[in-house]
Amino acid sequence: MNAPKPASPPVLQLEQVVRHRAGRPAVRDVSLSLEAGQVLGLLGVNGAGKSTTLALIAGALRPDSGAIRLQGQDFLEHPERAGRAIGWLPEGAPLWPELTVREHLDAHGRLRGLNGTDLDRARDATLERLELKDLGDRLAGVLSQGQRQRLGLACALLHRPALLVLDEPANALDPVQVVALRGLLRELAANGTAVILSTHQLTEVTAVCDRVAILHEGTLRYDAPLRADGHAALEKTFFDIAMAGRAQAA
Ligand SMILES: Nc1ncnc2c1ncn2[C@@H]1O[C@H](COP(=O)(O)OP(=O)(O)OP(=O)(O)O)[C@@H](O)[C@H]1O
Repeated sequence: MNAPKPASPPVLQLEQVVRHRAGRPAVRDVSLSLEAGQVLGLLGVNGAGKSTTLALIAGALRPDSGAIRLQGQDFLEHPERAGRAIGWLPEGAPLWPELTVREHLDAHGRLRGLNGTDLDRARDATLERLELKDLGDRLAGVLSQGQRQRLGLACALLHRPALLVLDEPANALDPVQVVALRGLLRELAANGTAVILSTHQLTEVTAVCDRVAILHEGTLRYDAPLRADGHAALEKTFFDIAMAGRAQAA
């Protein structure tokens, strides 16, 4: 008789994560977990702690307390593994203006352990998938905002990470590219990639996410599957949380 296979750990687990910024709590006691193939939309008003949470997950900031596990391992102790398993698109898609599009992908690939024909294949497939092939030799410094955003996305997903961490991925994209991005995220999720995306666009969440988390004043106020009644229900939940905070402050 075959022994039952041990269940794999979640792709991402946050346990009671706390992080202060400028002496104030930006993220307080946040716990959540994400399985392979799930797409989680992270919502919250300005300053709620979304970007800080994503930077903690991506390993760019260290938590003051609590644990962050990637595929079951605390990645503070495994920074090289975290880099290979995570793709991160930070807010505003920071790029090197003096490098071309192709050079960006090569640099990101090498930093994540790709080289030789593996890197060539990954780079060419990503240029094609993100419709950047014709821009391969162009300097990042002269790209349009939407092209910059697409290059940032390409750098994040080039090495096929298990977890994709995206801060406002649809920023500056035209409506055609927004639809293409939705298709890309659904395709990645269907192939087992876990995705966490922060956005102010509730329509993006209802279009691509299967779960929603809402942060408010650094705490996680809501974490649930997207309901069948979609947009209207999400809008009500979001405003209830945002306005309750304002009523208390008034
Ligand atoms: N570099 C920083 N130094 C000091 N405080 C910061 C820094 N970045 C963010 N904060 C503070 O941390 C808190 C959370 O900010 P964060 O950027 O994570 O929120 P957010 O939900 O991403 O906001 P937005 O929707 O406006 O991008 C805010 O109070 C913010 O002022």
